[in-house]
Amino acid sequence: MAVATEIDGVQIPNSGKIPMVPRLFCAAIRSPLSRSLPLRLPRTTFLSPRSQSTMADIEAAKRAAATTAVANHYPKNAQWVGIGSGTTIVYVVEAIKALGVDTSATRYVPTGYQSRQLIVSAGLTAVEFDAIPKGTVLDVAFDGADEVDDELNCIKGGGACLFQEKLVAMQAKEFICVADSRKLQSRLLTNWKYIPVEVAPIAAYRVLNKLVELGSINPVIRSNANPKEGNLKTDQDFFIIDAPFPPMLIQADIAGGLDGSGVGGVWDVNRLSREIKQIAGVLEVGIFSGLTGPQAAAAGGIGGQRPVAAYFGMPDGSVSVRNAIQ
Ligand SMILES: O=C[C@H](O)[C@H](O)[C@H](O)COP(=O)(O)O
Repeated sequence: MAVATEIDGVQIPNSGKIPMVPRLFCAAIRSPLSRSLPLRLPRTTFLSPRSQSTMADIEAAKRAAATTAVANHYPKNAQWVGIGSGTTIVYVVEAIKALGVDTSATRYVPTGYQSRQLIVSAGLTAVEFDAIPKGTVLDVAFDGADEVDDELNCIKGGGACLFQEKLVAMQAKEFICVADSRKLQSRLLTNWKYIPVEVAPIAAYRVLNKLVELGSINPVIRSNANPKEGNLKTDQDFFIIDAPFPPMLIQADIAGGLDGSGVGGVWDVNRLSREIKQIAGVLEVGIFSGLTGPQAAAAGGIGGQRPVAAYFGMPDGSVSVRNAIQ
């Protein structure tokens, strides 16, 4: 599972200009109180003139990454395309439209409420995951991420979408990740501090206890921005638990002799993902790791949850790419 890092600027982590704040979530825009608000900006956010220009830089970086990713991976005569959730995916849809290709025969598979709205408002045809014909394999799935490591493992779910995102990624020939430079790290949980875990509400406290047993430091059930609205609910009407852990190890660390068995809460990415997933009450974990789509196909299956490529818009306007070795 080695990965070639094709980064021109290598390691340009969080520029320090803007903090990585815990976000709200895709489905929050359904709340009547949230409807008049800008998509996924916490209501209390105050933007100084300086931070406004920084926000503009970040949006430009997302757009640049999306444009390049779509140019390189949007298939000719695309039949089925997965569309993820979040703020960066908006630029992927914009880039698909800008290609000027005939999209009338293409079906776009959303990963939640926000994603479906995005597809429909762009004039594209949305087909829900449970309505795609049996045996259909998506040509490609595009999505954002909260953090991406050297081996292209990702953390997702910062906007409370992860379950449908994983289904869609795993139904695609290849998953392409699009992000800005803040997400580019060598290990997960470096700048982004917690793993989102989607849980059945009835099991939430049990899962919290189990996560502490695994070494999570003060996991919490995510609330809506307005505490009066209670716990945030996902598109599945489940809760999200945000579980902080120390930075996670990659395969190269394990091959180099480091211990990823959970001592002191230090885990190898794949192992922690499996441990969390098997807790009763967990629907899905926001770690995307393991096989890529082509690796899964070579093994006789469909879909992998790890991207084959990740595109990062950099502060200097360039786009850096990490490709997984197949
Ligand atoms: O829960 C949301 C999804 O996993 C997003 O893809 C992820 O949070 C990245 O979102 P954004 O593009 O807004 O940074």
